[in-house]
Order: sequence, then C-alpha cells, then structure tokens
Amino acid sequence: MAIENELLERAKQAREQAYVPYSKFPVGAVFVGENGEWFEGCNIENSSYGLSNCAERTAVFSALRTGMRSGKMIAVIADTKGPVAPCGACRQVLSEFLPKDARIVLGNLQGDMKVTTMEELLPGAFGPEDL
Ligand SMILES: O=c1ccn([C@H]2C[C@H](O)[C@@H](CO)O2)c(=O)[nH]1
Repeated sequence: MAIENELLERAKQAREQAYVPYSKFPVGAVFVGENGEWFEGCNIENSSYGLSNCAERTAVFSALRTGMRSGKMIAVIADTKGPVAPCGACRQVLSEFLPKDARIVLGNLQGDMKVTTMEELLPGAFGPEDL
C-alpha cells in the first residue's frame, strides 16, 4: 500500500480518539517526523470553544514534545464531502515545521484523497526567516 494510504488509515484510527462533544466532528492526523517516525493526533475540544485544538496541531505538538523539530509530511482525515481542508491556524503551524515541498495528504471517509504541498496549502507563509 502506498504510504499515503497507510498514513490515512492510521489517521482514521487516531480520529477515533477525538474529543468532540461540541462539534461532533472528529478529525485524525499523522505527522511524519524528519526521521520517518509517525505521530498521531486528533482534535480535542473544550467547553470554552476557542481553546479547541485541531488534529493537525495535536499531531505536530506530539512530535515536537519528543524533541522532533521538523517533518516530512502529514496526513489528515475527516468525514467531509471531499478531502478535508486544514484550517488557517493549522496551515500556519504546519509551515513552521514542514518544508515547502512536503506532501500534505488530505482524505475523507469515502476514500477521496488529495495530495498537495505545504507551499500550495499556504503560499508565501510568514516564517522564522522573516524575524
Ligand atoms: O482540518 C481540520 C478542521 C477542523 N478540525 C476540528 C476543529 C473542531 O474541533 C472541529 C470542527 O471545526 O474540527 C480539525 O481538527 N482539523
């Protein structure tokens, strides 16, 4: 199975752990660290809605907390009509830790898949080099 499909399958499993009592919209993600290690994430909501954390950021932060400082790719899955679209906040956070040509694998439960790049996801991103 291609790595894209394997990542989406793992992201689907991570999605099962989502804490989403408010939106009831579970999302799963897998961030692939620079050494190839996989880090899972799901969305985690809060009764103070704005404090909710998306699946993508949970996955990235899980990697960062182990000392990982960059990645190769990420896969995200949700029950959307087409491949899920990461939110703006996650695009910004991802751009800090993924190279511009990193593959971004977006899927849904019906098996639709879109493979794009970090640069396509957030063209002209503000980054560390701007500081
Ligand atoms: O790419 C996305 C889009 C949305 N969400 C979460 C945020 C919130 O918990 C719920 C509804 O927006 O889905 C993610 O985790 N990732």
